[in-house]
Amino acid sequence: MTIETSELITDIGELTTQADGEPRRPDRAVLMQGGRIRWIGSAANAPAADTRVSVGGRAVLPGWVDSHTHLLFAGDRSAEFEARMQGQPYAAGGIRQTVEATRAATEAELESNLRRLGAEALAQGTTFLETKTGYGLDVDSEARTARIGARHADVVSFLGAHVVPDGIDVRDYLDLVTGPMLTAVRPWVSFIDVFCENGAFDVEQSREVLLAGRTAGLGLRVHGNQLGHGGGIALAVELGAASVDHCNVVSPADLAALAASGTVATVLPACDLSTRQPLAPARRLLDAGVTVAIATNCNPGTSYTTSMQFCVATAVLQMELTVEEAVWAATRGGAQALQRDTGPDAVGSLVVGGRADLQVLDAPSVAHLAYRPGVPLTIAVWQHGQRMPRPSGLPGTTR
Ligand SMILES: N=CN[C@@H](CCC(=O)O)C(=O)O
Ligand SMILES: [Zn+2]
Repeated sequence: MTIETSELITDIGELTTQADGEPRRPDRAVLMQGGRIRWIGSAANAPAADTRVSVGGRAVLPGWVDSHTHLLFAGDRSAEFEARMQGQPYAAGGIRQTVEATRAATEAELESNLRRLGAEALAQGTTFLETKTGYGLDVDSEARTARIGARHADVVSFLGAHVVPDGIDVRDYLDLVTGPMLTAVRPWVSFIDVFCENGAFDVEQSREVLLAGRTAGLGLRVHGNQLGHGGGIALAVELGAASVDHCNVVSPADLAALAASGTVATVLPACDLSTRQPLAPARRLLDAGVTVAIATNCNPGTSYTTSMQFCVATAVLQMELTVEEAVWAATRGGAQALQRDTGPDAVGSLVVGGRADLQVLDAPSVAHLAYRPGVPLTIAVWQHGQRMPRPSGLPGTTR
């Protein structure tokens, strides 16, 4: 539902628009109507509006664009996490445990989990969300999760090529993914994704999956170079993928190829911490001229967080990004990774005529996102120009 009456957000202490070349500015106001931004300017010159909301000198910025999550799952892998914290390495095999739980779950359970995590993300400022299939891994289960995903996420990616499930040979599984499974999910997905890594799919297998997706009219994304030099970055660049995600292990050749391409490198700081991997070299990527996005990779195995703020803070504190670089990567960078940063439905920036997706921080500046790590700073969110209610709290809580 869009709001037809006009609403002015005023007394903005610091406005980050992410419009090309626009710096953070003090004393701003933003007028919204019909789900879109109608005017941005000095608070002193603000036009009349049906309603006015003073944010009392706080910082306002675009809502986060979380371009990489896996929210279509059931079950819990906290035991695997605890084992990792006792020194066990991460291996792709844990995915099969979630596959078993996801197949056994009802549609209502899967949908309720997705809604719960989506609401958690929204309350923390995420106004645009990608999610993936990849825990069904048979035709009906992948189609079911794709369908549920399309009801609640903004973008759904098909990740049938996550791992080869038990009980099927890899050749037969590839035929399924690139044939009946792709056909079954096609109405609900806009990208195809593949886990190109030792223990998952090699480069040739990944290429076959991506090319089948392209033939079906899907955009391409790749999980690449997370655990080793699996060739995912080179393949993503070769095929003109929208993004290659993880990028922990980056060779000089990968760096040069990425820098010369239009492929976004998406780093996943919470995943790196939760798997005790060396952090992705985001600083090196940026210095080489690569476009970098930041996402949560929220999933039950390697990164069970919906907090983009945590990822931004980690990118600043541990990956050596500046605050502005990290905030850009988590807004416009994410939009670019999803090929949604231009045109009338662009997200990740605040521009006149564009979508009114924004968040207010309980802080005077975006610097506080990293300066106050661990403190949830988002206190209000507008999505499509509509103010989002705060979550109601624990199940059973009444107000
Ligand atoms: N790396 C591949 N897939 C997920 C992990 C999924 C899992 O372990 O359940 C990821 O992006 O980290
Ligand atoms: Zn992932």
